[in-house]
Amino acid sequence: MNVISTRQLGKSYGKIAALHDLNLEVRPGEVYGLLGPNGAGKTTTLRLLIDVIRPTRGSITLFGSKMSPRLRGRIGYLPGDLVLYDRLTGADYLRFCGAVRAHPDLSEAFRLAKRLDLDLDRPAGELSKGNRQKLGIVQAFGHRPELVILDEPASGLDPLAQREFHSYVREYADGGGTVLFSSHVLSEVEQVADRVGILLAGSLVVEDTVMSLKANAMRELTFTFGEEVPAASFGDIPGVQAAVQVSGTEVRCRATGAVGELVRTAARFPLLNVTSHEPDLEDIFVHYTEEHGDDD
Ligand SMILES: Nc1ncnc2c1ncn2[C@@H]1O[C@H](COP(=O)(O)OP(=O)(O)OP(=O)(O)O)[C@@H](O)[C@H]1O
Repeated sequence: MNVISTRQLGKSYGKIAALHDLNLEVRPGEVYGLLGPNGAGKTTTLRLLIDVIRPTRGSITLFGSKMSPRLRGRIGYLPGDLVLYDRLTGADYLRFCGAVRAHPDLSEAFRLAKRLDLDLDRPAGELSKGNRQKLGIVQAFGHRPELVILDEPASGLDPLAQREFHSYVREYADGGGTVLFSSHVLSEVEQVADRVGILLAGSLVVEDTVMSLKANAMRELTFTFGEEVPAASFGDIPGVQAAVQVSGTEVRCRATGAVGELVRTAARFPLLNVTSHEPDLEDIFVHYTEEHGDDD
C-alpha cells in the first residue's frame, strides 16, 4: 500500500488553477523530492496532502485512508511559513507540540536537536532564520511520525546542518519512514531523494529516479582525434541530437540515452581523447522548464 496516493488532484484559487490532475504515489520508506520553480504548485500540493486546504477536484488517501485526526498523529509537517511563538524557548515549543499531539515523549526531538546543533534553551524570537528552521524540522520528526512532509526544509540551513539533516532523513527512511519534500535546491534533491517529480505550472511533467533521469538526459561528449574528422560522421547515429565541429580534429556531440553507438563510431577514427559532461539535475530541470515554456 502506498503511503501517499492522489487521484486527479486539482486545486484552483478562484480563477487561478494552481494544480491539475496530480496522480502522485509515494511508497513506504521512500524519500520523494518535489521540484519546481516559484509558483509551480509545490506548496499547494503539500498543503492539500496535510489537509490545510481542500481540493477543488480529485482525491487523496494517506496510508490507504482519508485524512482524520488519528491519521494526523502519524504525520509530521514542516510548513513553508513556519510560525513560532517568540517568547517560548525551543524546548517549551517542543513540549507544546507534544501536548497538542498527545505525544509527550520528546526524546527523539531532543536527539535530533542535538545532532543539528540547535540550542533549545533560547527563545524562538532570538533564533536566526536557520535555527528557526532547525526547530521546525525537529518538531516535524520529533513525535516519530511514519510520514513527514516538508516544505523547503533546506531553506536557511548552513552546509553542515544540511548534511546532518540529509543523513538523518536517509536513516529515517532506512528505518521505514517516508518523506515527501519540496525543494529549489537541486543538489539536495540529488543527494537525498529516491525519486523526483518535477512540477511546472501545476502539472507533474516528469517523475523518475534521479539515476534514471540522469541516464536519459541530454549529455555532451567531446571527441579529440589524431586527424581531421568531419562532424557529419556522427549526424545519423540514434540518440545524437547535434554534432558540432569544434575544430578539424575535435567534434562535440549532444546525445540522449545510451551512447554506445556514438562511442563505437568515434573509435573507428584515431581517437585521442573523449570528455563527457554528465548532466546534473539542474540541466534536467532547465531542459524541462524550457520545453514546457515552448509549449505555452
Ligand atoms: N491563497 C492563494 N490565493 C490565490 N492564489 C494562490 C494562493 N496560494 C497559491 N496561489 C497561486 O497558486 C500557484 C501555485 O502556488 P504555490 O505556492 O503552490 O507554488 P510553489 O511551487 O510552492 O511556489 P514557491 O516555490 O514560490 O513557494 C501560484 O500561481 C500562486 O500564486
